Order: sequence, then C-alpha cells, then structure tokens
Amino acid sequence: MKVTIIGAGAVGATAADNIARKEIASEVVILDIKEGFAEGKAMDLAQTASIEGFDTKITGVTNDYSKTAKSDVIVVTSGIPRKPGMTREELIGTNAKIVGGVVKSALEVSPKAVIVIVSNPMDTMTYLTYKIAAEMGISKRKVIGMGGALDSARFRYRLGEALGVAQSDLHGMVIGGHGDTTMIPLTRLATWNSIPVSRFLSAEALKEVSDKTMVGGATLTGLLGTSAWYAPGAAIGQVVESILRDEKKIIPSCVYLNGEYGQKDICLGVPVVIGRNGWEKIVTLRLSNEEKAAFEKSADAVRAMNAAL
Ligand SMILES: NC(=O)C1=CN([C@@H]2O[C@H](COP(=O)(O)OP(=O)(O)OC[C@H]3O[C@@H](n4cnc5c(N)ncnc54)[C@H](O)[C@@H]3O)[C@@H](O)[C@H]2O)C=CC1
Ligand SMILES: O=C([O-])CC(=O)C(=O)O
Repeated sequence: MKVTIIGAGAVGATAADNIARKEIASEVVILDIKEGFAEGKAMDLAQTASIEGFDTKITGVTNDYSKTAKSDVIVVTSGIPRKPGMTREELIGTNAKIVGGVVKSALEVSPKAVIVIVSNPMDTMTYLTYKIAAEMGISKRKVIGMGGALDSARFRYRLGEALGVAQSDLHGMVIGGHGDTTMIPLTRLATWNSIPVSRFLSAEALKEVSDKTMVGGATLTGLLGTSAWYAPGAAIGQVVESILRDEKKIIPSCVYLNGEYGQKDICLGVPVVIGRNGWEKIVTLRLSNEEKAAFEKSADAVRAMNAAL
C-alpha cells in the first residue's frame, strides 16, 4: 500500500513517521515544493528504520508528482500554519491556492486514492477538494477532512485531566467544524468505560472540559509559536490506518453532507465509518436541541467561509 504525504513540514513529517513506524503502508512518498526538503525529511526518517524495526520504504521528492502515482491514500498538509493570535480561517487566502493546485496534481496521477485533507481552514479546504474531485468524477466518499480525530483526542485528554484517569479508558467525540468556535465536544455522550462522564463531573467541570477542547489548537499555537504536530500527525495515522486496514472505525471526520444532519452542500465534521474505500457511512446521532442548534451555528460559520472561495 502506498501513501503520499504532500507537505514535508511539521505535520506531514510526523504523519509519515507514524505511518512508517506502525507499518500501516509499505511505501510512503513525501512531496514538498521546497527544494530538497522532502528528500531530507525522508532520509532522516528512513534512518530510524533499523532502530525502530520497520520496513516501510520512505522517499522524498521535490514537486515531482509522477513519483506519487498510484497512491492508495494522499494526505494534504501543504500550506501555512497559523501564528499566535490568528484564527485558522485567516489562512484561507494562501492555503486555498496551494491546496487547489496540489489536489489536482495528486489526483491526476492517483485517481483511485482516498484523499485526506489536513491544511487549514480544514472544513473549507475539504469542500474545495470535494469540488475538484467531483469535477474529476471522483466519489465524495474518497474525500475526508481530518479534524475530528484530533479534536476528539484533545477532548479525551481534557476529560482525563478532569477525572484524573487514563485517557484510554475514556471515549468522546467532537463534531462540527474544526475551528475555535465551531467545534462541538459531545460531553453528553462521553463515557468512562461506558458510564456517562456526567455521573462523575459537574456541569461546570464539563463546560470547562468543552471550552478547553475547543481552543486546543489555539492554546498550543500560543505555547509553540506555530501550530501543533505530534497529535495531528498521530490523528492522521489513525485515519490512514482505518482506511488501509479497512478497520471501519467510527471517526468524526469532515465529509460532504447532502441532507444528513439537516445540512446540504457543505463539508462538516460528523461521525463516519472509515474503511478501504474512504468514508463508507455517516452515523446519525440523536442530538439534543442544544447540540442541534450548535451544529447549525457551526454550519453557518463554515458556509460563510466557503463563500470566500
Ligand atoms: N486539520 C488539522 O487538524 C490540522 C491542520 N494543520 C494545518 O496543516 C498545515 C501544515 O502545518 P505544518 O506542517 O505545521 O506547517 P509547515 O510550515 O511546517 O509545513 C508546511 C509545508 O508545506 C509546504 N508547501 C507549501 N506549498 C506547497 C506546495 N504548493 N506543494 C507542496 N508543498 C508545499 C511547505 O514548503 C512546508 O514544508 C497548516 O495549514 C496547519 O494549519 C495543522 C495541525 C492540525
Ligand atoms: O490550531 C491550528 O491552527 C492547527 C490545528 O488545526 C490544530 O492543531 O488543531
């Protein structure tokens, strides 16, 4: 199985590291526009193979899409990250041009690939990719925006912190947009080994968990001076693994909605079953009135951003 990662920066290289270490793919190609950069990252990563004990082949290329041909999965991380004080939405001008170009070039040589969009503002970049893919006759099920996997991991981190228990014993999902104000952490449905967390945390404590989850990316950007990469890289690995191993995991992801959750002609985060062919099924949750209202508000904000395309 072949995975192409476009963008050899912090997120792209960390994703490549995760995919190679776990041998999720037999081959990883990293592509970047910066001369020699992807080659360097690939060589550095490949030199960990004998220590880490993996056989995944890793190569890097400068803007040569022929080397990415016949990929099973394409991951798009090319584009600029935000700086402290910025929103993800402010990246649209630069990143829409970059993402539009790379998606076309990558899909032309890998028309059967599942494409995972990471570049921000992710919901709008996924919508842009959906449009390009549709023009090329590629199914909407092959276009997946990665945001919910990461936001849900941050939600479980914050729940673990509040409860003082292991994150691995906690489950919870974040749906809606991948923005500081558009995320919807589903505190009502989160569980500690199947028991609703509301049995153990007060409404105030849950609100604090939710608030901290929503600004998870902004908090890290403030601390790091640029946006995060370890958890984003791991979350990409989780999505790619569910595709290539046909795991059919339910992972909240940004997909094209055509009436589901009361929304049309928009890409937004909802729980989906992810397998070998991309997203196979949208899982419909019974949302409370409050959650429904938050989802509508999130959709309105993302739609306004899509209009800027
Ligand atoms: N969806 C999500 O959950 C997350 C999204 N992000 C987003 O991912 C993107 C990448 O972030 P980082 O890796 O930290 O940035 P970075 O600056 O470290 O890496 C970006 C790379 O893209 C390359 N690039 C730019 N234009 C290109 C083109 N036309 N073709 C090929 N490569 C090109 C650059 O040379 C650079 O190496 C940002 O937009 C960031 O906001 C970051 C974390 C999580
Ligand atoms: O915060 C950012 O700009 C990058 C990102 O999407 C995240 O880490 O969630």
